[in-house]
Amino acid sequence: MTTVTRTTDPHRGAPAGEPLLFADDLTAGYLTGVDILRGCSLVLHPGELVGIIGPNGAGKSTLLKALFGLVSVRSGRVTLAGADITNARADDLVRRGIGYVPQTNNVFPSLTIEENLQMGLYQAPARFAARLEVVLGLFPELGPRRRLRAGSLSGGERQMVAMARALMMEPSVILLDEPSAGLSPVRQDETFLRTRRINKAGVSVVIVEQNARRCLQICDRAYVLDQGTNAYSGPGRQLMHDPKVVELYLGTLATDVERDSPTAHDDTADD
Ligand SMILES: Nc1ncnc2c1ncn2[C@@H]1O[C@H](COP(=O)(O)OP(=O)(O)OP(=O)(O)O)[C@@H](O)[C@H]1O
Repeated sequence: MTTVTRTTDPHRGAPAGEPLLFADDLTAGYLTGVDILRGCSLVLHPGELVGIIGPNGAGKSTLLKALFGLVSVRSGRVTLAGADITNARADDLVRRGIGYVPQTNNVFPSLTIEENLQMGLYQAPARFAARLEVVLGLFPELGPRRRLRAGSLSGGERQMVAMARALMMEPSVILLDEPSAGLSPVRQDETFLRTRRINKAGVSVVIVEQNARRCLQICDRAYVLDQGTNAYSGPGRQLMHDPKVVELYLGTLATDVERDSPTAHDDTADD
């Protein structure tokens, strides 16, 4: 078994060079005097798929919101390609190339799929036709259904629309908050495969997941958060087999992966 040393070094196992996105030692929270993130760091390099896992309440979604300016960063810094974007407004971040897909309420239910996708490109409507073609290439299931109202779709389909909308602006980075939440196992698998497909299309991805097992299978590297701080980090498959990580955060899941999943060691299993 590979042993992963407990570390707070966010660069551990990361490629060389300047990160695309860098969250450096963030403190952040919702209520005055209550810090949810307590010195939390993350790096995302171009082309990477990076996962964030950890127990309930660890601050995973809060970290994503801090990256997207939705929760106020009290100390520390977020940079995108070296430029400081700490506490920048969401519309500015979208313009700079960051897409964010919240866990819930992530579509306009009264609008059609196509109108939802238009909303994703409201800052650059002239590019709609070209981007629609690209995005429907990634989500071919949506094409024939584009005139349906998003509110009439299943949870998995709505998740697809939410991802597609975030991709309309051609982001370099997409932040996904628990995209598999509430979906059946089959739909969850589809969501993970779709995430890989988006990443392979050239979009760098940060994904927060409750389904730690599947997340570690698909990501290049992952961060285990605990109580608002970095507990472990490293390549996904190393973390999956680290005895400490298994004991503290994955329970018996790592052995379940070995037993249950024929794709556990197949990097190309999604396409
Ligand atoms: N809008 C909010 N206002 C105040 N506290 C919040 C808010 N959202 C989250 N919290 C608190 O922040 C802490 C971390 O929540 P967060 O959702 O980031 O955790 P998580 O790791 O994503 O957990 P889960 O996997 O259960 O979603 C929790 O104690 C939660 O109660």
